[in-house]
Order: sequence, then structure tokens, then C-alpha cells
Amino acid sequence: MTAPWEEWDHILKVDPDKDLYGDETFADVCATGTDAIEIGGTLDITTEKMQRVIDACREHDVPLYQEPSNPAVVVDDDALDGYLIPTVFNAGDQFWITGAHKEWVRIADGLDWERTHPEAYIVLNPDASAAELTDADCDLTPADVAAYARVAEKMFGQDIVYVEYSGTFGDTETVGAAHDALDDATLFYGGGIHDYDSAREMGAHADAVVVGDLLHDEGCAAVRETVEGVEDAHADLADA
Ligand SMILES: CC(C)=CCC/C(C)=C/CC/C(C)=C/CC/C(C)=C/COP(=O)(O)OP(=O)(O)O
Ligand SMILES: O=P(O)(O)OC[C@@H](O)CO
Ligand SMILES: [Mg+2]
Repeated sequence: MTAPWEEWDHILKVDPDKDLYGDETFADVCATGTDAIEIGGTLDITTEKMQRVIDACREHDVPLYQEPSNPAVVVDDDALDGYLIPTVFNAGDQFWITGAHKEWVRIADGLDWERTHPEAYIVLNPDASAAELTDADCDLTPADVAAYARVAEKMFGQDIVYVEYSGTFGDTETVGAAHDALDDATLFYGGGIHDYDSAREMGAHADAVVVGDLLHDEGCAAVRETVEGVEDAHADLADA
């Protein structure tokens, strides 16, 4: 069976702690042409803020996923297509590799495993909140990142590997090395995608490109350009 993310080119990450741009609404957000919405951020997330975004998106037909940054912010809601649960492969603090997950499973009143999917993060921007929080080792060569990606797929059975440069545009050689290291797993790339050209450039190295801050800082028209950029990159690869 094909997993939904295998069909995605573009993912929009909505930070529940941030406002939308100008007077834009979630109807506008859901009409950007993105393939899926991921709701998540590292700092100042609460279940109330999560729920507000879920409620605003529930009537629209874009696939909706929660990406919780800790067990306390998980929301049980049928409007969600699923839960994408990070595990940070290069974390310095073990809590973010399996510790949080153990606590979640211990305290949860039963989990819906059918809708629960892990993401193998490799966090590479040392200035991002996610890197600081997890004490990630970001001093990695393309070969190191490729090896983490391969370990994630081959030894830990991960279907999604996520190269995360949150807040800054990443190194295409590093992202390409991670992509080349994978056989079947899907490579997500996120960080600093801000226009058509940056989406097209990184789209050539990743299966799906994640756009975050741009939605809140520049709005839906700018996001729509990034959808076109990554779709054009993938059309070029299909023609090659
Ligand atoms: C077991 C459960 C339910 C959760 C654990 C989840 C883990 C391991 C999280 C660690 C990494 C993390 C914080 C992921 C959240 C997704 C993410 C990277 C969001 C983007 O973060 P930033 O852009 O750095 O944050 P801000 O925009 O809030 O500054
Ligand atoms: O906010 P940006 O830099 O677009 O990053 C997207 C996403 O990878 C963050 O988790
Ligand atoms: Mg962010």
C-alpha cells in the first residue's frame, strides 16, 4: 500500500503559536495547493493553540497532520488524518530520541497506531529552537547525514527521513546525499524555502519540501509560488 506522503511534493507547516499573514484565513491556507498541512512548532505550543488550527482546517479537504513537539500537546481529534512523530537521530539528549516517546506511550490512554507515523529527523541548523532544545550535533558532513539517513531506513525501519534546517536554507549537497542514501523511504526537506527559485532548487534534491515561516511572514501567495517551484522541479526529474 502506498503511504500518503509518498504522493506529496509540498507540505505546509503551520505554527499554532504564530498568526497568519494580514487578514488571511485558514480557507486561504487550505487553497494554496499544498499537499498536506502539518501543525507544529517547537516553542510555546499548547493543546488550545493546536485545537484552534485543527478546528479552522477541519471543513477543508487538505490532509491534516499533527506534529507534536512533546507528548503534552497531542490532540485527539477525528479531523486529523494522522500524527507525525519526530525522533531526532542526531540529538545529544536521549529524551528526544526515545525518552519522550516512552513517556507518551506510558501515560497515553491507548494510541491509534494506524494513524501514528514516525519521522526520522536530522536537525542541521544549530540556531533553530529545535536544535537548541534537543542539543543536536549539527556539525555533520554530507557523508554523516547520508549515513544517518541510511541507518534510519535500514536499521530503524523509518519510512520518512526529515532533513531539518528550520529557519535557514540548507546545503543542497547534504540534502542530495541523504536522498541518494535512501532506497524507499521518503525524504522531507524543511528550512528557509522562501520563493519559487528556492523551492525549485531544493525540490530537485528532496521528495517533499516543507514550508513553514513563509506562511506567517509573507502569506499564501508566496506559499503558492513554492508549490509551483517544487512541482516544476519534480516534473523536470520525471522528464529526465
Ligand atoms: C513523543 C512525542 C509525542 C513527541 C516528541 C517529539 C520530539 C522528539 C521532538 C523533538 C524535535 C522537535 C521539537 C520537533 C518539532 C517540529 C519542529 C522541528 C518544528 C520547527 O521548529 P522551529 O522552527 O525550530 O521552532 P520555532 O518556530 O517554534 O522556533
Ligand atoms: O520555517 P521554515 O524555515 O520554512 O522551516 C520549515 C520546517 O522545516 C520547520 O520545521
Ligand atoms: Mg519555525
